Amino acid sequence: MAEYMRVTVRIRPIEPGQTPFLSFDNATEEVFVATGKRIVEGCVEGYNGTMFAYGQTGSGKTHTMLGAEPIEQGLYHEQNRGIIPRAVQHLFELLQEKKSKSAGEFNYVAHARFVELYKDELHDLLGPNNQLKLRDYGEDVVVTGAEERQIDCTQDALNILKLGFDNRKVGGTAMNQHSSRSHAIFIMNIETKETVGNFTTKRKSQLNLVDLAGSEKQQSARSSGERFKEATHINGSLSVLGRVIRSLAANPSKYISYRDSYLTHILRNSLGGNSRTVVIVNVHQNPEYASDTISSFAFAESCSKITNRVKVNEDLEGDSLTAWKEEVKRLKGELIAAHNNSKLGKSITE
Ligand SMILES: Nc1ncnc2c1ncn2[C@@H]1O[C@H](COP(=O)(O)OP(=O)(O)OP(=O)(O)O)[C@@H](O)[C@H]1O
Repeated sequence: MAEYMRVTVRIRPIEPGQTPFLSFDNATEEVFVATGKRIVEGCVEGYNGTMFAYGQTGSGKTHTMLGAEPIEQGLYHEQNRGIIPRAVQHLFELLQEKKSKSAGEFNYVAHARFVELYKDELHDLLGPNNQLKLRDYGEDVVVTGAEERQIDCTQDALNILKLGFDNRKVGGTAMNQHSSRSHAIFIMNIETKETVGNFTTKRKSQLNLVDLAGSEKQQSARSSGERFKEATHINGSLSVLGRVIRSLAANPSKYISYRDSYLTHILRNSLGGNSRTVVIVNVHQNPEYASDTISSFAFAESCSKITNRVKVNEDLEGDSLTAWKEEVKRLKGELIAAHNNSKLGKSITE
């Protein structure tokens, strides 16, 4: 099924506390309800999902994805939570609800990995390995070498997020005291198994929750030394992302060079592939950054033209396939009988 990538724009107030467009306390909840909820609901039904925040440095990506600072506020205080903690909470609520309402037996297992792309290298945010690799398995791209943790409930996920965000590279620039110096990617793999009578359905999905580092102009961020080197890598990977997005928007059937950066390689399925994807474009309200805002809007426009090829990742186990086939045959029989009895007289072929 072809499905457009969805785009939402969030405007940061000039100074935190000013609320000219929306109540900023409610904005994260509004963004989540408008975009993220559907992605998470899809994951429970076996659809891959991705949410990522894009925008210039200091525009509010981490505020949107993680929540208010400090980390404890953003994760553990419901009102201040960002998209990522809201998504994991909603996910576990849905899984629990499905378990309690299932007409048969419903079980799930979820695992998480949390990695960052720092200066063009993939680092594990949950373990010591700084030499992670990407492997292609068909259309899926898997990060190998990263610690994988089982998560049983929202609290487990929040603790893992806390550990990862504590380990993430952050540094001060003239534009942002706590500027992210890496792209952070929280990856959850969800597997469900439901048995009702003779039918067993297994589903699996991947949920990618991404807080990108922001594009940075040296003259505004006044970065030098290590900060400047980091900014060069950040800008480089974001420019590959922009190129991939523009290519997909212009002509998706042409060869797309995902492998030009780890960032686009790891997100390959999310960009034009088998995933429901939402992009939250953060912009600064300050007129000083008008040219960055215009280029972020151009990025948003290209994203909105991209269609992904979304499909449910489902397996019918053992006898289930035979049982489903018999069920389809029986229903077709009923349909034919119903039509034959109706006055329309239309014929149906098996
Ligand atoms: N919607 C908002 N309401 C109130 N404060 C905000 C909002 N968005 C961002 N801020 C504040 O602005 C500052 C910069 O935000 P944040 O760190 O999220 O930006 P960023 O886009 O992630 O930057 P970078 O790319 O440098 O990491 C933070 O102090 C944050 O708390």
